[in-house]
Amino acid sequence: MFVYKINVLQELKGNIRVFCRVRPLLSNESGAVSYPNNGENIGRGVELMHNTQSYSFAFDKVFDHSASQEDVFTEISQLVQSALDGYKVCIFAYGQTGSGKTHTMMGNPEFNDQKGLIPRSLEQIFQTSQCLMSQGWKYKMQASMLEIYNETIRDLLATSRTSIQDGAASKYNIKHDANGNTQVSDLTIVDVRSINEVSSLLKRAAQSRSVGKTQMNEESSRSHCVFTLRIFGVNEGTDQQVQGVLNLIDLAGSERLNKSGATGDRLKETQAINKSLSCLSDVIFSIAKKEEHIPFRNSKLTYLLQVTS
Ligand SMILES: Nc1ncnc2c1ncn2[C@@H]1O[C@H](COP(=O)(O)OP(=O)(O)OP(=O)(O)O)[C@@H](O)[C@H]1O
Repeated sequence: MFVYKINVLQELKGNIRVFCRVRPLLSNESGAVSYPNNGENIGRGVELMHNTQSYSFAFDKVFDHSASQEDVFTEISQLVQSALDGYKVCIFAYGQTGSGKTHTMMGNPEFNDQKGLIPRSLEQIFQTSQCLMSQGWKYKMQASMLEIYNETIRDLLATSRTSIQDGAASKYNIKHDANGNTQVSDLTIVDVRSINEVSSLLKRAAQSRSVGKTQMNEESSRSHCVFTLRIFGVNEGTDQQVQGVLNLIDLAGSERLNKSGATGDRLKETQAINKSLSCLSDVIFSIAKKEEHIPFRNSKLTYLLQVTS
């Protein structure tokens, strides 16, 4: 999982952070994972055994297989708060198909302990914005949700089936306006005023995702799914204004081409995924190295997430 954000306080910890979540083994899997219990990598290291060889990795934090959805959310909840304070926050789930990206990002919103980062983040945003009303703050929230499949955008909140089908070629152009806001032409933007409205929105998106899957003979793991919440805040007492963005992204599975053995359409899909994931890594490295030119334009995903202000 990558976390990218801009915030003075958080800059002390680093603008980009990488966490690793290890999911429990499924019944048909075997493997040996251990965690260092001494030295500097306690809480941030993971060791894998493969063919009698041991491989060590270190991250900003490691969540072991027993970590709950709440444990993971607790770690990122400050970042969610930053979006309410007017910052642009991006959280990505990255990993192979079946590694637990959708479980971590969405989970099962119907059950309290299984809710993922998206429903938990929204709950926190609504609760905190209610509390801030007593200090004169009024917020307007707008949500959108889209999929990027083979470099083509699909609107997951479109209400009619036709618009989902038609969503391929000419629609959904990405533009950045002079104020640094990103717009996607024809994309459904929904004003959300309560957590109940958000819940039905998430259900609608899940349904569109599965309709799209059947129509295009595609699995969810072959597309990037981007949930965006734009937050506009005004303080009537002090005239302060904030505009924050929270992007929560479930990336396409990161299988290697030679491992997946793909041919035909699957090969094309895998190549598109690999290209866009490598464009994303180029952007993240350029930002980390504070380079002057950040290659946002090289893929739909990075262009969509471009920070222009
Ligand atoms: N931390 C976890 N605890 C328990 N079960 C988990 C955990 N993470 C994932 N799983 C289970 O593992 C399976 C695969 O997870 P998931 O669908 O989230 O993977 P994914 O990376 O999103 O895959 P895809 O790329 O195909 O979308 C699911 O059955 C999910 O419920």
